[in-house]
Amino acid sequence: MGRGGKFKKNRGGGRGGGRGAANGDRATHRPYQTFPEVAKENEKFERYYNGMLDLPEEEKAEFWPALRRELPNSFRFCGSKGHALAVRKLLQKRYIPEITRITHDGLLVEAPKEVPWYPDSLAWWMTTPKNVVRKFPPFSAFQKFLVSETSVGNISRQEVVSMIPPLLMDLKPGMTVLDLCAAPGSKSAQLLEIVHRGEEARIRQVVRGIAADANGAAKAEEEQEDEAARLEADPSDDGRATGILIANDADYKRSHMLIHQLKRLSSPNMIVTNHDATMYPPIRIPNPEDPTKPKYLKFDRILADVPCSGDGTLRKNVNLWKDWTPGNALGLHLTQVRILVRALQMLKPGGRVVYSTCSMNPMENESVVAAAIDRCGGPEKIEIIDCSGQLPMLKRKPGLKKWQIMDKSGRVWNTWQEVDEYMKSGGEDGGPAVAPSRLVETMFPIQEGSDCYDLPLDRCMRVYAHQQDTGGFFITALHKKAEFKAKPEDVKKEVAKKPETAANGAATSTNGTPEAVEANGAAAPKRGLEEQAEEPEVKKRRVSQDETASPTEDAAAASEPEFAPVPDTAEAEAETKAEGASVDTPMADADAADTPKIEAAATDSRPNQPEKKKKQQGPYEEPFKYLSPENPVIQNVTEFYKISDRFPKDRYMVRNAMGEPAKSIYYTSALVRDILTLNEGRGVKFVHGGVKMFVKQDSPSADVCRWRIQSEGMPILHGYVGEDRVVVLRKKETLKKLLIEMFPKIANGEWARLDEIGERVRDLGLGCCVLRVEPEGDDEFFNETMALPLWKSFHSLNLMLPKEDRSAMLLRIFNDTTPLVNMGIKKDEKKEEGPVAVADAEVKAAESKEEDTVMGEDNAEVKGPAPTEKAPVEGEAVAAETTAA
Ligand SMILES: C[S@@+](CC[C@H](N)C(=O)[O-])C[C@H]1O[C@@H](n2cnc3c(N)ncnc32)[C@H](O)[C@@H]1O
Repeated sequence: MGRGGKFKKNRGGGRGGGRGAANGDRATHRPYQTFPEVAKENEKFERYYNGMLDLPEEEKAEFWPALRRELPNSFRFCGSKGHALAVRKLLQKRYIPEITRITHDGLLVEAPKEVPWYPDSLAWWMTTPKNVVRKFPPFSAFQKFLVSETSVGNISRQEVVSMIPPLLMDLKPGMTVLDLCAAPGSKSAQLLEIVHRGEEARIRQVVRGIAADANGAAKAEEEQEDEAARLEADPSDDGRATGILIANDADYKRSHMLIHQLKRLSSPNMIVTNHDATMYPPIRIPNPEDPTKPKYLKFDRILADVPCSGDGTLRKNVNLWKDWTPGNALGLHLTQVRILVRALQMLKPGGRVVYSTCSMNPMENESVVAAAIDRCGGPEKIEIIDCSGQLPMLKRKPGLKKWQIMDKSGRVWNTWQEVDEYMKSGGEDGGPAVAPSRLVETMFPIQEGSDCYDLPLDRCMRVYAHQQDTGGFFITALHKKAEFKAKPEDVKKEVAKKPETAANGAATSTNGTPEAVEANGAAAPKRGLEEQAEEPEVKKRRVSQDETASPTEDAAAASEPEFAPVPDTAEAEAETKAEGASVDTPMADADAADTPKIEAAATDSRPNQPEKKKKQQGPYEEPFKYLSPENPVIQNVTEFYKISDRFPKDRYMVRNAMGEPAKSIYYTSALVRDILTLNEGRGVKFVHGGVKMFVKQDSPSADVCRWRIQSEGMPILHGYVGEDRVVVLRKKETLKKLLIEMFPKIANGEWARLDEIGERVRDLGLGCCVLRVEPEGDDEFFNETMALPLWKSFHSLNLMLPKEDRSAMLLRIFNDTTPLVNMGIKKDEKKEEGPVAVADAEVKAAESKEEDTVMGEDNAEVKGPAPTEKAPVEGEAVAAETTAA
């Protein structure tokens, strides 16, 4: 997209859907418009959609200009609701008043607005283009805020339509949820937030109860409006969330993007896997009724946000104007059906699958839904949910009940019979007909006579660009009424051919259209439709990029090669051999529906499947080994931090084959533990699980616990830590000092500089403790309680936070960009360390988080002391974490 058009005047089109006028915008606002280098036209695309989308003429006149306009900037406040609301308040109170004063060429800039249908006003958008916000100096404070909060995971730059699917899942705390095609992870993040909804309040209630029991005081109940915040919403684990999210992606590299995005939410209830969703393996879980019989996880909710041609993202990916061909979607249909069928198989009866794409093409949307329902037993078993009552403010269109299919050559077909007859009748010049490449029957509307003929496909949701100035999107929610046995895939639709056509390869190759030659290879004999349908369904597949990716992710995704996962039959076979089919086949009644091994044979009709086990994609993953509560390290941390008995001791885990704590100790929920343990060696590719809770470092004396609490584990653990290891901070200025100063001195009376916490710190034993921030007063930007790890050495103190967190907190609470200062080095060496340039040990620790998962984290060397607090100066060891590299 061109930068040159920074502030050029809008040349027509207006803002689609009348959003501006409806919201009472001032007429003085300039609708920004940048000017593309790519011509925003494509004959086939325009012909196909003009002919098919059921839009009245006046809407068509809005639809096309909207697709050619630049997309508004949008973002979502994320994390726990309380925290997200606190960060939102900053936007409203600090930045919007500034933005509304910005003018350019005498015109006022349009301030961000809330997305009307997003709950709790946590999603926002603005029409000012990203490059203007980035470059125009009056936006610089707002831009810093966006960058800083995005870097610490409080803001997700997500396209608004991409926020819809998780909101239609009706997900509740305690549920099991699977996101089958999850990278880069913005929808998974939304799901994970719901898995944890209300948890903070529930735990607070339980922890207060524990304290009240200890003091003999009365238990105070918090009033809770949000049902999820009441203990009854998820009571079985003392208020801790018991639900689980499994986020999966078939692409190894992208599964690591996913980890990066989701790790920021510090959830012990999440696992990341790396599988082809069409063959997602059954996940074993405990079977309390009969522990000798295997039991497999069925999900309450599944999101299938499948790979698609992505033509709804034209406004962002302008190259699609030149790259769009009907072939983009043709190659995806079968994979999309397979993913949706697999999702429905793994769902509990009564559960819900949400299927979504950022494509407008019915062959990726309604036809996929209909084909999957047909394969899964029809409307008796699967119902399309009427979501018209949900998100009432969201403008949408009903799903199509009739559509056409455009083949690679641009020819449009109404029914499968038309294709069939064409093949029977021969080519237009009287010669043999050339089969339209890759067309399969399930792409077309289901014909009369089938149970699925009259499915209420109008219950599917289509969102178009002009309706509320967004990208295009398709969403459908499906309800599983009962178990079913899926029909095998039937892609071998025989098309009657003239005998000479089928046999006479040489003749057809000379008579083929250019498109047919391209499809089949110039020298190769032409093949019938049957064979073409059987060829690997997508050799080259566009992975639709999610509009939510961060700039780096955008870049990575944009440069990525086309992606074509191969159903991993061999893997399933290997697993069968390893475990014995009889053992591993889920419950008798769950039959083929639950077993990708069987399913693989049924669906994968492609020739030349490799016999040998496919080489595992991606590097070796370290195993997940749980520690016994009797492990001396677990006993040591429990004793040192006086961790309450109410905090479970049987969920600590390390990532090395020895199963011994070497560098880091992770914590997971009970269900995550059971899954990681029971599925070890079964070929399930787990690539991430657990929150880093303790990190080993050198300690100043033998009495001091060498395991400090890691910042991401702090929110989970702090409520259970004994008061001996807690320092309470109430004053804003004290926190500011601790954020700006790294390693402030406390020896020789210097503790007194630390104001209200000085004496407490002086008397505190060495090692790690919890800094509990309980703001006093009514400062609107300093009112959130938090818990941060603090390390006390002989001579100094240090907040153990990554640099981004320190800087983001300084900006958020104090609107301050003061560079950090390292107080731990000699006076004449002391220098200011810009918030972005600090290379201290805890920063490295934070950065090493990424490498840990990839490298096998416990193999990393542990060295001390940390490079920044120079040992000769301080004579004490601190923050000894080194990078895993
Ligand atoms: C539309 S993107 C998903 C966006 C994601 N849900 C989000 O909100 O951030 C589709 C994803 O599916 C993945 N994918 C493609 N084929 C797949 C398959 N057969 N199984 C699982 N994932 C697949 C791609 O790697 C890509 O990350």
